[in-house]
Amino acid sequence: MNISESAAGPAEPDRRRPADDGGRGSPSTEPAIETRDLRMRYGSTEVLRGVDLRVHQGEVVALLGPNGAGKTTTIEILEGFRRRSDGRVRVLGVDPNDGGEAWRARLGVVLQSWRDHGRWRVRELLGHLGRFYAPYATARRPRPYDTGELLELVGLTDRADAVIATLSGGQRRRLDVAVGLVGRPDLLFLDEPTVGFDPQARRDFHELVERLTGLEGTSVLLTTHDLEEAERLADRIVILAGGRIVADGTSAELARRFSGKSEVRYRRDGRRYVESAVDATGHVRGLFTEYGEAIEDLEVHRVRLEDVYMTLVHEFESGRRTEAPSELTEMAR
Ligand SMILES: Nc1ncnc2c1ncn2[C@@H]1O[C@H](COP(=O)(O)OP(=O)(O)OP(=O)(O)O)[C@@H](O)[C@H]1O
Repeated sequence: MNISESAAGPAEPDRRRPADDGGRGSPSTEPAIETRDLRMRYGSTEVLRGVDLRVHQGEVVALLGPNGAGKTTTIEILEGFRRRSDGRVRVLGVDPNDGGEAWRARLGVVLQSWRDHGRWRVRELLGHLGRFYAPYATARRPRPYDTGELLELVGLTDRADAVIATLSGGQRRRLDVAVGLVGRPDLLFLDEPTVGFDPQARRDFHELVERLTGLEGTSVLLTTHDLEEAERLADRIVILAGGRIVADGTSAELARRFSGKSEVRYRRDGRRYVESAVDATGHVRGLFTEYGEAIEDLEVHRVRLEDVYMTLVHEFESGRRTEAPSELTEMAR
């Protein structure tokens, strides 16, 4: 079946949601995704070298990493599209190698590109794909989504009767997202969901993801190269490099754990100063105590996710680092 499906979720720091089903059923502590020592070899090349990943129910996790790090491979293994070489994997409580239709019906997938069914009309395609999910409806999760509601949700109501081949790139991507959502998934995989979106479409998509996770309690694993998107959408960020997870936490946690320092810039007596400080507030207080009004143009910069990411990835790619810094890999529990 060539279905692409999607969704996503909110993003404030440290907002680890309780392990429940979004308040519409019996609470459960089972993670949506759990891997232990996941390994994948293509021939003699080991792409994944012991990945331990956990995604809680209702959580949005962004999987970051340089090109070729194994993000798509990981997602394909979790979706059951690819068999792993080794390790333990549970997705919605099931080993993806054994997942049947009922299990698959609970997953939504939005792939990187999806170009089939060009002659179909938008509404027709969603209605057609939705029928697959009907037998798997529950009281808590009516399946499939009502087509009109879904079109509204992704902003395609105006194009409902358009032939798919005539959609713009951004509209096409919205359709990808709708296809990913049509079965009202418990768990949504989004592989670079906003590539090709203009800024408005990107903002709409982020709001959609936040609504979905807020209203439906959908768990989301997304890959992206857009660090701002990861910060905006994800409860937690996981960085894959060198075949392992090298960092795991909220963007604020990663920045704090990685560096723990802020940069304090100011001007005094016509000269510019740049100083780094663990306790930026105390440092600034000290400056004012000592120099008072002579301090001008004061700026405090915290280390950003981008700084952590670029430094880590560069270290792995240049071979200067082969092991993850332990302070960045505490798994969120
Ligand atoms: N079917 C395959 N056979 C052999 N090697 C493969 C296969 N699929 C992927 N690879 C290799 O495995 C590595 C990881 O690829 P993967 O697509 O999972 O990375 P990625 O992190 O998703 O990259 P990108 O950010 O570019 O999408 C790459 O070196 C890739 O060339």
